[in-house]
Amino acid sequence: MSSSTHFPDPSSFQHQSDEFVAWLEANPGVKVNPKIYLADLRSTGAGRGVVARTSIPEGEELFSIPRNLILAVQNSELKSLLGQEVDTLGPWLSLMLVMLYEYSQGSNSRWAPYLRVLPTRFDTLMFWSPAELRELQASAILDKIGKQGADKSILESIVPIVRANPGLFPPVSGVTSYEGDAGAAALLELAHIMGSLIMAYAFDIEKSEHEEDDAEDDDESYMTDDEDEQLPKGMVPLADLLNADADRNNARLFQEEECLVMKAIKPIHEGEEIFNDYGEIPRADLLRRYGYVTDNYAQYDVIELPLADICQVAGLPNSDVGSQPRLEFLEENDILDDGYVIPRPGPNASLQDVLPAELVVLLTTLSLTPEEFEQRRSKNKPPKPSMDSNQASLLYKILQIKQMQYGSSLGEDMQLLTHLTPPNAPASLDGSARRLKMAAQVRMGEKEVLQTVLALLEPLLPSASLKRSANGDVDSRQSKAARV
Ligand SMILES: C[S@@+](CC[C@H](N)C(=O)[O-])C[C@H]1O[C@@H](n2cnc3c(N)ncnc32)[C@H](O)[C@@H]1O
Repeated sequence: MSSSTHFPDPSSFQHQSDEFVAWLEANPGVKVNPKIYLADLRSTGAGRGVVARTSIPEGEELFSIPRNLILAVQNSELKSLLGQEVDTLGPWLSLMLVMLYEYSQGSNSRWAPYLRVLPTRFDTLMFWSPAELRELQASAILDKIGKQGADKSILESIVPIVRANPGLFPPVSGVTSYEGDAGAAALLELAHIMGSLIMAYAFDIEKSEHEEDDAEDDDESYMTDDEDEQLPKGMVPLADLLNADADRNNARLFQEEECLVMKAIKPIHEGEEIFNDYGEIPRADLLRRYGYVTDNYAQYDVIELPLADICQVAGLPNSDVGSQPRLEFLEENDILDDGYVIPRPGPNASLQDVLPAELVVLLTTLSLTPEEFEQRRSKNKPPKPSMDSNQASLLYKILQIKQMQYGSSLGEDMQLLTHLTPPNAPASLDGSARRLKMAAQVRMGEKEVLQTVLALLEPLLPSASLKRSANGDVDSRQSKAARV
């Protein structure tokens, strides 16, 4: 969420918005529907956002931005000034370098009024202190922040280029030069601001048809299987000032030949905010990438079980594929993963709906007796993904251990949330309280998933079956396996 503290010079917030819109509309080819306006949503913790002035029918164009106005490698003069290929840095680092260049030009940048409305402080996990990160407890998101990797890439790829071209990158962060440790630290901080903007604001820019035609002549060896990774990234003014909402998403960006066009995908009522969509992402990822959480992404919360944790509970000495025949067997059959994601079960969901088939096969393989395993291996026949009491017991134990790794109970988290947001608290919390609250929301979501999956497993446990039989209640689940 974005409040005043995230923006440079918050006292000029409205003035900067007005200047940005005036600049935008003065650019040839830009069209902005008079039915929308750029709103100040800081009181709800959402920074700027786009709101409908009057009702808008489905399919109507909200705005259109020409491709040459996108802040991207191909549109910045840096490409010709630098004397070396910027694109070879890859989509992330090349845009980071271009943004560093444009930001360093101050008012001389073509995108100056746009850069002035972008935040310079973030609540994304990259910026959390170790104590704040500990509030996420056992969340697997902690392994995905990638701060060290990002630091390394910036220091190895960006810093040398900036230092070699001081005329193109005049220092702007209160230092007189980017040389030495202090200079490197200032540049690293600035580069992380640009990286965070790219993460939360940039779009993957699809090629226009004539660019596609040119690309066909390229050497195929540069192409990779993962096309998305190869798409250049770009900052699309105005399109990236839309907030996002999982349930109220009512607009989408269409990448056309000459322009990128935002259109209403639903009828929008007067006064309604216009929302983009970030896709079905769990709140842990929402926090990591966008620095905010809202409850309507709770439906996408997940828990993640690393292979190593599963192996440990199953009694394997380690999870090294080369030294563990059961893992090797699954690997050879292409059904072994590094970790397994279990989504939040919906109201009527069954285990079959939520457990990945690969996880069930792993649990089954780990539960086989040595003879059963040898038999399967000799026939090269991995087990079918069906759950019986053995696998259920193993998974139950794995989930209970995971549950214990979180340092607090759901009840304690609930109390903390109530304490952080008493009835009259402002809708937007600032600073550390905001981060504490978001961490509590994320870990609570994961604990709820754990609790629900544990409850779904209970009827399959041997003790539950025995108890039912003793009560005279014939339980067919004891003999029947649940096919996943
Ligand atoms: C693409 S920008 C949207 C414009 C942004 N609000 C601003 O003022 O610059 C994405 C950022 O907006 C904020 N955001 C997006 N959707 C939000 C929402 N539904 N509620 C609160 N903040 C939101 C988050 O800080 C996110 O990183």
